[in-house]
Amino acid sequence: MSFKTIDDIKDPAGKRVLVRVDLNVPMKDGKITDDTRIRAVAPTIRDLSGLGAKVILLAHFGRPNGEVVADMSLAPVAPAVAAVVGRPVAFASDCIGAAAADAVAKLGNGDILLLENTRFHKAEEKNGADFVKALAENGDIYVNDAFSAAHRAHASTEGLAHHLPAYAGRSMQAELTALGAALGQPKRPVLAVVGGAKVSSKIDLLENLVGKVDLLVIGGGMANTFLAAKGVNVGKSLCEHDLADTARKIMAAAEKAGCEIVLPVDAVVAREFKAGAANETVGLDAIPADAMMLDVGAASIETVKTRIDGAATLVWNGPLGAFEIEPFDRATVAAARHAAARTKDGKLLSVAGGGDTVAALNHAGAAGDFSYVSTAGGAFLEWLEGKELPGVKALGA
Ligand SMILES: Nc1ncnc2c1ncn2[C@@H]1O[C@H](COP(=O)(O)OP(=O)(O)O)[C@@H](O)[C@H]1O
Ligand SMILES: O=C(OP(=O)(O)O)[C@H](O)COP(=O)(O)O
Repeated sequence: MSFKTIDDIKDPAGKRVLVRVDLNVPMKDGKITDDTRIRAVAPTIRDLSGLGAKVILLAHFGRPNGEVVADMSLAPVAPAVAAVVGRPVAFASDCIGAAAADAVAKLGNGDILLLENTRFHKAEEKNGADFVKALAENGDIYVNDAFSAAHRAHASTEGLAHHLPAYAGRSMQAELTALGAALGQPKRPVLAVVGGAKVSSKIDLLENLVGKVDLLVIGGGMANTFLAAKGVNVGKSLCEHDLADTARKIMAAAEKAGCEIVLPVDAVVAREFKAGAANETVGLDAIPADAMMLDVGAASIETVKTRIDGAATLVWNGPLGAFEIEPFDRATVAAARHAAARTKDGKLLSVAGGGDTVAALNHAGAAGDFSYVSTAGGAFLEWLEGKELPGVKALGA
């Protein structure tokens, strides 16, 4: 796929450039805990600002479902972007309408403005034509630098590309090039590790993924849905019981494709979701009805390590447990360090991605030793499946 990049923009000085970035960063108590995604888009912001463009950032945060949700405001993210970029970043309380137009009108050449969460409007996820037009009113040019949101055909990730001259940002370009280089022709066996919490939005893509990889290790919240589908009593664990049929369909597809699915054999359970909560490791037949599985257990960790030892290529999205809260970070940290060590020894090509997965690798001190770390989780997995990502396709020249 060929597309124009920001080097192709003619006379950018003074132009209003709407830049779609992914600022969906991990946050705790209003503080950003991992700024990888901000650092990833900084080159695009700096370059456009340096060329004298008026840089207007569009982004989503969380899943507010079209409502204005105070703790999903991007307001606290503006100073974090300013700190990384090294230039002031103004903020507007809406991404369309008077608030946005007034803030855009105040911009001088090279200035940077962040608009409020696009998902505060229902029409963003519906890619509504009127909403796309309302966004486009504030721009002369559109740049998409959000590879990690490119699997969404939303107004700010896809629709705008059809209304304004569209270009790929530096991070979008770099991600596609790096993933192609690392995984274009992966050395087998290929091991995929999938965990995390976004079960309903990621489970469907596992059906195709099992046709592409040799082995699929499932952990984290994702594993609970599979275990429940196999009849395990998962207590109060994060689990989408209504996706049991989907899980069974994926297990059948994997068997047909010759892809082995490896599920946890034990779990660390607790009754509270907080640091230092009383916890114990139990077998799958002993999960208390009032407890949650918050990490995979010691025996499962050993299995994951052994599977990593047997792989030539590792692709990983989604932590194996609730790694933000100790001690439920053990499996994720152990697997990350093990994969990093194998990579350092030249025995493994390792690619990991996802907002929280990157934060987990940083927490484990392992990110630097992975072959490649992508900002993208779901988008990376869809790219791996061979799917055309709507946000990338719309940039096609
Ligand atoms: N067993 C579990 N129970 C509850 N939450 C979990 C569990 N395992 C992982 N998680 C949560 O999954 C989240 C990350 O999932 P996800 O958003 O899918 O990953 P990514 O952002 O890397 O794509 C983390 O916040 C982590 O706490
Ligand atoms: O965090 C993101 O994806 P990820 O959890 O797959 O890494 C992106 O910002 C997309 O968010 P979404 O899955 O709510 O569309």
